[in-house]
Amino acid sequence: MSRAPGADQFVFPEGFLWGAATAAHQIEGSPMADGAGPSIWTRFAHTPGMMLNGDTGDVACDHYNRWRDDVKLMRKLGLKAYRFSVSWSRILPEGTGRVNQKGLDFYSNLVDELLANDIEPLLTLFHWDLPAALDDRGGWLNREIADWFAEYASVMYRALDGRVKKWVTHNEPWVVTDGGYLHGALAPGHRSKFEAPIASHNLMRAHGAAVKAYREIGKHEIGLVVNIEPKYAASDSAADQAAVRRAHAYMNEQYLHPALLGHYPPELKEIFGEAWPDWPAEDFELIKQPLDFVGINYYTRSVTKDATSYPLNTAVVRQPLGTYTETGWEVFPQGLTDLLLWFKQTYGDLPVYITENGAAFFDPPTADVDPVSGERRVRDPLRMDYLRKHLSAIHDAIQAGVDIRGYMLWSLMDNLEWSLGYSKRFGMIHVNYGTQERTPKDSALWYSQVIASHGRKL
Ligand SMILES: OC[C@@H]1[C@@H](O)[C@H](O)[C@@H](O)c2nc(CNc3ccccc3)cn21
Repeated sequence: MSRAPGADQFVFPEGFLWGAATAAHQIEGSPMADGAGPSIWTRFAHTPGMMLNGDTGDVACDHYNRWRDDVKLMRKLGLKAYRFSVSWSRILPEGTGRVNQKGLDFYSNLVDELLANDIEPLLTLFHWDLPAALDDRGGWLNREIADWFAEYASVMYRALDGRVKKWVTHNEPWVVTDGGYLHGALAPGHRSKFEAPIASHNLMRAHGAAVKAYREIGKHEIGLVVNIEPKYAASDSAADQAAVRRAHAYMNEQYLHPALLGHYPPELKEIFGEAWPDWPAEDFELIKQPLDFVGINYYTRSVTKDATSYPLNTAVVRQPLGTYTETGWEVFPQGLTDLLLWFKQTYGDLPVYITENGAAFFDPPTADVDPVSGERRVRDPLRMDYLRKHLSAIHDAIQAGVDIRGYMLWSLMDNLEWSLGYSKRFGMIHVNYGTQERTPKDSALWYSQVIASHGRKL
């Protein structure tokens, strides 16, 4: 942390965008309301055994009905931006063709309410909830999905561009592929080393097709959001160094390289072997569309060693003196600075937003009530410490010359943590799932002051 004695601590660049993030399926509820079609997550959640405690997104945070009050809470906290996702199957219930106007109206009204409260919308087109109708047609395994996704994106561009000035194609193609097609822990629950590269590649083709469509329709900015994490060798052995190379290529370069450089890292052929196809050269012309920014989702690092595992032959080494979150992720803020410096060194000065950063620590199911004032309160010192340290790490990267434009805290509110259900709370706003009461946690009140002081009260 570098600052002159007595200088303002952590002064962030003018216009730095302070916000918070959510995703449609994790907060909205009412997945089939007003003519929406099912998504793969609606199906996955209603497939016995797929979700912890049998939790589903049928109600979630009931944001579909409570969105006005939620925007009021964002305003009260002084958020300058809000990153949310659109549920594709609300807009196109069959995934292509017929537009469901009521679905479009929901997001149009949300955007108008955000703008009326001086909150800038950042819209993610795809945050994992693929229309089930498209999964029935092969989903990310069908090369036609590039056209399906561009069609859906174009409907959104025509409806909202101008009110929405920052667009994201995909949230974390790595998780979609690794979770949904390789290991099967996430929807659609496939487990195939042959399908995973195909899904990955079609996700990136679809990304390129949507960006290309934006350049014909839109007038503002569009980018890609990736989850990346620094890989540190568990030892200086050649085997562990090679393991780091594989893990780094598989998570950190697999999507950024084709999107920004027009080719995959060579390690992927080594990792997937017979399961790695020879891709048509023209695919990379489609994928490598110029971007206005990249969103980086950062949570943790991995100390990595050589091991027997598929497909990487690596393992993550738990740090005996480390601090870990409820999701088993090590708290390692320095990794964010290291990662941002790597990004700049590898891909140049493309603007970056931290589009997700946060932590799940234990929070009670109901807020405390002050016996005197009757006010509700949720104390979350561990989360405040996590956030403070990561904002400091971002500031260090900015000081080192990385062009970081904003920070979207994950998450605005407690929500459905995918197949972990409601067991993990990432929100700075507590949600009582029994009553749907929202209570800003101490971290929200602190973040509100950080925003108001432009970082000085970090
Ligand atoms: O797990 C917390 C959030 C999740 O709620 C968001 O929807 C998603 O965008 C998100 N991505 C990560 C990054 N890492 C990750 C690693 C393995 C599995 C899932 C996510 C964390 N998170």
